[in-house]
Amino acid sequence: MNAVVVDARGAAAPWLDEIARQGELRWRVHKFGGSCLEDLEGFRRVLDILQSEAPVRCFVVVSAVRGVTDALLGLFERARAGEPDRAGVELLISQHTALAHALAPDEARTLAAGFQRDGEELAWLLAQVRTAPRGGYGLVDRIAGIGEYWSSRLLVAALRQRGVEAQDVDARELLLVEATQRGADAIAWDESARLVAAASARWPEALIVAPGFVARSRDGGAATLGRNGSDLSAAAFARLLDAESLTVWKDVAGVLSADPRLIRRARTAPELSYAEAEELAAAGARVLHPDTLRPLRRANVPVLVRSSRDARQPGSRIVGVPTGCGAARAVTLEEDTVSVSVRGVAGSLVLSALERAGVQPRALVQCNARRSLDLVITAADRSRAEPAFAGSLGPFAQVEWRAGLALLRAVRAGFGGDARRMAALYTALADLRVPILGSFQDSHDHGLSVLIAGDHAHAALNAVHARLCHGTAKLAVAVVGTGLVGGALLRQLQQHPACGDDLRLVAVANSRSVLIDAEGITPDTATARLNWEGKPLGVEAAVAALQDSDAHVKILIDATPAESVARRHAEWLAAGVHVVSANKIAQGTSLARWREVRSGCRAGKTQYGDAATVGAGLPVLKTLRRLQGAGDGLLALEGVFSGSLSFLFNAYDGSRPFSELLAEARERGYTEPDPRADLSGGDVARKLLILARAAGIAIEETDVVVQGLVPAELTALPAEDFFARIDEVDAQIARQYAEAAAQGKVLRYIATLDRTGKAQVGPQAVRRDHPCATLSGADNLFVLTTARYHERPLVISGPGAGAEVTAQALLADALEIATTV
Ligand SMILES: Nc1ncnc2c1ncn2[C@@H]1O[C@H](COP(=O)(O)OP(=O)(O)O)[C@@H](O)[C@H]1O
Ligand SMILES: N[C@@H](CC(=O)OP(=O)(O)O)C(=O)O
Repeated sequence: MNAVVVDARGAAAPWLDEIARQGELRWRVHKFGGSCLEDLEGFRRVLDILQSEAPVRCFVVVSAVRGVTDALLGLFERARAGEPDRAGVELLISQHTALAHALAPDEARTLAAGFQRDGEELAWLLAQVRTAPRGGYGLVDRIAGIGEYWSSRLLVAALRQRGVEAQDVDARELLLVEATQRGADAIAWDESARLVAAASARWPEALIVAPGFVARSRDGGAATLGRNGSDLSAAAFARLLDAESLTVWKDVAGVLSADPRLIRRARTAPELSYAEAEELAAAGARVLHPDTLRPLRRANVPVLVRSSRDARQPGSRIVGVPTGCGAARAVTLEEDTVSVSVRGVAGSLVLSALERAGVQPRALVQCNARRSLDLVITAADRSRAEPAFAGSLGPFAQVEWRAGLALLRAVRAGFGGDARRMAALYTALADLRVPILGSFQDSHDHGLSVLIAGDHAHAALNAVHARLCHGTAKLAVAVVGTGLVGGALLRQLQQHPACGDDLRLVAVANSRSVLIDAEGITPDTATARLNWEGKPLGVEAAVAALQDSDAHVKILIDATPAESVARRHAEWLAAGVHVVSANKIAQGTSLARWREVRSGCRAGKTQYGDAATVGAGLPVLKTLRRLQGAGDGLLALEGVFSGSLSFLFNAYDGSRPFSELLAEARERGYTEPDPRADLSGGDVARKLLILARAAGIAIEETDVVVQGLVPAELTALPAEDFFARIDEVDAQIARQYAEAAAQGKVLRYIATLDRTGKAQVGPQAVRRDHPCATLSGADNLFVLTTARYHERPLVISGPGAGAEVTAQALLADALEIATTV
């Protein structure tokens, strides 16, 4: 089959036909940079990758071993300064010779002899530097490119050692450049294409290895493609070979959402457009040479950026039109920049002065009508820009400099036209109180830069990255209720390692307002933001935010005691939102409601996390269900199910009024917001109902005999009126306590259930050695007698109240749901 080949520029391209004729298989070009070839292990990883690529037609471009180009340029500089460094040359020779012995013992001697010969030539070249015209600038390319030749020879020998047919080619015989031009514009495409086609035809079966970075200038002299130019070499070869793909192998998992040296949790962008990747490279993200993509873009050669350290990862794919979620692809930071504002002269005058001085603005905004231009340049360029302005702007120009700045850029196509994303960027900075000193949209709208003070730069990058660069979260969470338990939950969420990445808080609500942020709310800031940004939308808005989220699992966490929230649980469950609840109303009131929750779960294929409703997360419900599941039936259940009542009766000895202890229990977060829910026995009754139903004993609310501690005439009073008459409670407890003490007993608030459904809760006088009498603090006790735990019951005991333990039960339930669905 002969492919129809169209030149990227639309013109007839006979050299592409020639390549197509060479067979059906298209070339795959791979580039390994110094970051992959850092040492012996690095070479071995590269060899493994290439071996697994065979038999696909493979053209490999390599850089110098890490640090070698820097070392060569250092030798050049020292030679220019009249300090020849023979030892430096020897060091490079021995470094490469050692690699040759380890990688290709059969060819090591030949390789070593070659390095020695080149080393002599290098020493000779260095000796020419001082006397060469223009300080030896013609020589620098010959010197700087030596590392690439050496690593390509090493790689070919090592491949052959492993039995792979490999052939090195000299890139200076293939890649021609125009000395007057730079980057991709310098490449003489047609001439280079003919040379490449001939070379690839010559070794149809071999894996070809070429040194990157080096080229030949049209006038015959040695040339290089600029620092980190091997990426460009590889792009040029991929274009010239009409390759199927170019894979650029790095020491990172792909194009990351930020420089990993600054953001530890940077994540791989699965897909980017050519333009976005170009914008990133131009903004200083070192991952790709800025000119790499231009030759490939119009030819539509996909570029893969992958890690040689973990070749199982797919890495990043750079294509024409990426798909994927709405996060920004990446954020970059250019530090050590200065801003300059020029007023009163035409912008074109300023820009041509800069061009003459060889200074490229990093960002600019021009207003022709006001004859003003604001731009950002690197601090290093200021020393050239300042005299250039002085010499050419005339007496009316007002030039204002500001130093010590940083340019923070968010990259994504259409960013500047997306108010929601821009607002997210500005809010992240506002939350940190970082003033924005300037804002610059790139002319093709692939990014937005903001200028900030340099000392805020890293914190700002972190915050903006956290807000803008997350992909699809696995788990979206809405927290309803920001009281004691909700507040503790937010703190625990903040500390959880998945927070912000796999776990995203998309809504927070309390009884007054709702805060929604699809990009994710930082839990630390949630309550403050809820207070000043929240809207009185009702809890439905939080559910809608969950439903709108692209997360795989959506969970609403109810940390309220509210009937109005519990009423909706079943409906949300049926609509596909999992519910995790500390709220006992949905399962602990009428049986009909409990059944609705069950059918909601079935209809929506969702789960209901209720560990926090009984024993503040002690593994009681879970144990009951496990026993049930294994065919063990509950015969009887007894215990202290209320943390607050446990605390009150454990502490009460008649010396202090009961109400004083009640105030302390409230302060410790043990009681329900209205303590009558505890004192009335209603809360314990709900727990008993939840437990009974979980054990398959379908009893109604009315089946539980409840004896409360609140005199009947106080139950319906408003809270303040109740507290005003609290001494009536004190008197009643003192009386009951005295009666028990007279029999040598103590008072405890105890719940009991038997298998026939007989259920009661209330104060009981028990002997001092009764298990319920030996509890301390706010501990709960659950004594389960079952068919199999018959002789001796199963006992579960531990703290049964408190915001921290209740919150952790909520979080643990949510995480468990996220891992099981
Ligand atoms: N957004 C980013 N994504 C990935 N890597 C980045 C990014 N920004 C900076 N880098 C840095 O770029 C390095 C890879 O580039 P470089 O060392 O020049 O590779 P090579 O030598 O293979 O050409 C990574 O180690 C990483 O530290
Ligand atoms: N070795 C050259 C060319 C290059 O591209 O290297 P790397 O692929 O390691 O960035 C340099 O250091 O500039």
